[in-house]
Amino acid sequence: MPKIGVIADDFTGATDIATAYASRGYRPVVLTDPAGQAGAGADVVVAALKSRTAPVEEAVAASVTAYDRLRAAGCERFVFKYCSTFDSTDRGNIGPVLDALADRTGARHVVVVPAFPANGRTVYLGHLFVGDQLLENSPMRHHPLTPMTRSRLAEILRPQTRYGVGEIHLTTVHSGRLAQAVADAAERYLVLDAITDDDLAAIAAATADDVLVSGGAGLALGAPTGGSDPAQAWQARPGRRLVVCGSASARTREQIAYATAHGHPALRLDVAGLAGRPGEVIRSTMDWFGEQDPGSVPVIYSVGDPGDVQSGPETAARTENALATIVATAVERGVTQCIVAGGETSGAVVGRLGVTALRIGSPISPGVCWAEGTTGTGDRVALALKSGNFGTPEMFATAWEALR
Ligand SMILES: Nc1ncnc2c1ncn2[C@@H]1O[C@H](COP(=O)(O)OP(=O)(O)O)[C@@H](O)[C@H]1O
Ligand SMILES: O=C(O)[C@@H](O)C(=O)COP(=O)(O)O
Repeated sequence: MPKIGVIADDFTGATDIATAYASRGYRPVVLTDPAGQAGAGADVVVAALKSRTAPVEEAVAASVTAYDRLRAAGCERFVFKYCSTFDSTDRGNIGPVLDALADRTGARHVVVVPAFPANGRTVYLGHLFVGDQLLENSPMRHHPLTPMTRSRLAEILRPQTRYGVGEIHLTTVHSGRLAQAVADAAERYLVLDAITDDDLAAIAAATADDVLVSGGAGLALGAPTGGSDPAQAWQARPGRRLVVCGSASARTREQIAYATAHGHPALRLDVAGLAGRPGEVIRSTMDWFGEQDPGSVPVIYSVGDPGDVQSGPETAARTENALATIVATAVERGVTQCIVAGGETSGAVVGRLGVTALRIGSPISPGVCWAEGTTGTGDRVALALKSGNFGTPEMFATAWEALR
């Protein structure tokens, strides 16, 4: 089977698609250092980028560099992994990165498949649904960086790309002649309907020879089985546990509320205070952490309810930086197992820890798994990088069981 290279536009997305490949019997590795070398022994190499909300030129350059490295490492088929809720703005970055990768690979057609039915993301008649809501009516409407106010994927993608965008609807996906429909299409990008895992399998079969496909982790869930043992190959180091949330999503807020109601010590980061006195805010947060029972699972979060989201161009970056510093300091003080909620937040945390590669471990829930990395100072740490929208409400209390 040809080695697969995945270019993931954020870190939670990288572990999301890696755990999907692992569940299908592949041996994935996630590379988190853009300058690092591709992992030996893996049949799926996932390059985790922090390009989803980066300036367009930076996102394109990082994606093309990642593609070139994956190719040099022997990858022959490529997946551009973006969010199952198509997180982007009119400028990008999905369209510009797709354009660059499609040009680089020479792909005549590239399918666009964000559907992930196990997490409620389905595409019907070209419209993306989140559960029973159109994307534009879902909580993604209020995302701090990529508010999604439309639902028809072709309409969202068109302003972002130089190429044509068409749709292939469910009747054709079910018809047994999907590959032909893709080959015959006039447009370069084709939004495909998919509402079940069987639809994803039909799409995977029809695109098996395509050099480039794009979408969410559902692309991997439909892949033919790989034949490797999915058992976790590493043991988590004992030590303190911590949950850090930089996500403002409805699901993360539900998880924080559940943890708080069930006796977890919880602290809301003073996001406003980070503007003028970041050192003081971080110090007092770490003092609070130090006061907690070492056997407890403290939760540090930046948004408890939607009103906590602060405007201002630097706020998001400042919050990511502060949470990254908090995790790095906590690891120095004995934390060995940590859940991080939020894709951008996860990118900042992993970067600050100096972790360059992640080994995939036990699954926690659809799209979320444990992964192990080694920090810049040589400490092994177990991380669950959780998409803001994923995981069960009780996950901050129960995810640790999957580590045993
Ligand atoms: N209180 C806040 N005000 C403004 N921005 C915030 C606040 N808390 C977190 N953020 C920022 O919002 C963004 C959330 O994105 P991300 O971490 O990717 O979460 P998600 O997975 O839900 O998209 C991050 O850049 C984070 O720093
Ligand atoms: O496809 C998905 O929904 C996730 O893998 C994803 O991309 C996560 O993004 P965040 O919600 O920003 O963490």
